[in-house]
Amino acid sequence: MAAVTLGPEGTYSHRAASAIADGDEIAFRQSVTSIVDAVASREYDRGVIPIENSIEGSVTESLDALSEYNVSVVREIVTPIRHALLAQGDGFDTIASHSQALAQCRTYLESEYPSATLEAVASTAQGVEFAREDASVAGIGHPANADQNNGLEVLAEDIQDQDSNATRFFAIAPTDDRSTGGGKTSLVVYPNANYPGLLLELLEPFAERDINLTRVESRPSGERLGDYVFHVDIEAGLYESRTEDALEDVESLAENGWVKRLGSYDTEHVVE
Ligand SMILES: O=C(O)C(=O)C[C@]1(C(=O)O)C=C[C@@H](O)C=C1
Repeated sequence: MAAVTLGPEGTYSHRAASAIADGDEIAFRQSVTSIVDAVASREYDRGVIPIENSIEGSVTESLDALSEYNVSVVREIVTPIRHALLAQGDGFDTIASHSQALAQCRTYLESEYPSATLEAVASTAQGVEFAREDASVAGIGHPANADQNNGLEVLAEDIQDQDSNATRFFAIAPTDDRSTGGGKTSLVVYPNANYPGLLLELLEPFAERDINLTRVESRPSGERLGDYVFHVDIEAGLYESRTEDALEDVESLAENGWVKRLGSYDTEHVVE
C-alpha cells in the first residue's frame, strides 16, 4: 500500500508512518496540505499527518485540509515527541525546525540560546538537513537524525518543555476506505449559522446519548469573520445506533451547511 507523509526522511510524521506501514514504501511531501491532496486524488492509498500536540495544540493546517478535501481517517497514532538539538558543533547562530517543534522547546531556547535566530522550516528533518549543510545552523528533531555519519552531533537531548510531550497523528485514506468500526470517530461540522446557543445545540445530541466528546476545536470557515467550522471527536463508533441518531440531529441543525463523517478508528500508541 503506497503511503505519503511529511518529509524529508526522519520527520516525526515519517516515524509514525513507518510504525503503521508494514514495510511498504513511504513517499514524502513538503506540506500537510499536499499530503491530503495526494490522498484525496488517490495518488496514494494512505497519508500520515500530525493533528495535535500536547504542548502546542492543533496543527491548524491539518484541520483546515481535513475540512477542505474529501478523505477519511482510518487510524490514530499517538507518539511521544522527544526533541534533540543537532548541529555540526557549537558555532551556530540560527536554529531551524518546524514551527511546532520550536514552540514545544520555547523555554529551553529562551534560556540556553536567547540570541539565536529561530527559523521555521517545513519540518524538523528539513531543519536538520540545513544543519548538515551549514555549520551556522542547528536543527531540532529526533536524535536519530544524527545517527547516519552525517557530521551532526547531538548537542542536547530532551529539550521539549514537558517530558510528557506527545503528538497525535491521523492515517488518512480515500473516502471509499472510510470505516464505521472503532472506538472513536472524527467529524467536521459547518453549521453555516450563528445564533445564541448554536454550539450548545450541536453538542447536546451527543450528551443526550451519553457519548463522550474527546475534543472540540473551532476553525475559521474562511467565509466571513466570526464564522466557524467545528472539529468534533467522539468516543463512539459510526456503527453504533446512538451515533447515527446523534448525527441525524446534528445534520438537521446544520441544514444550511454540512457535516463530514471522517470515519471511525482505534487509537494506537507508538512508544519509542
Ligand atoms: O516536522 C516534523 O517532524 C513533523 O512530523 C511535524 C510535527 C508537527 O507538525 O507537529 C510532528 C510532530 C512534532 O510535534 C513536531 C512537528
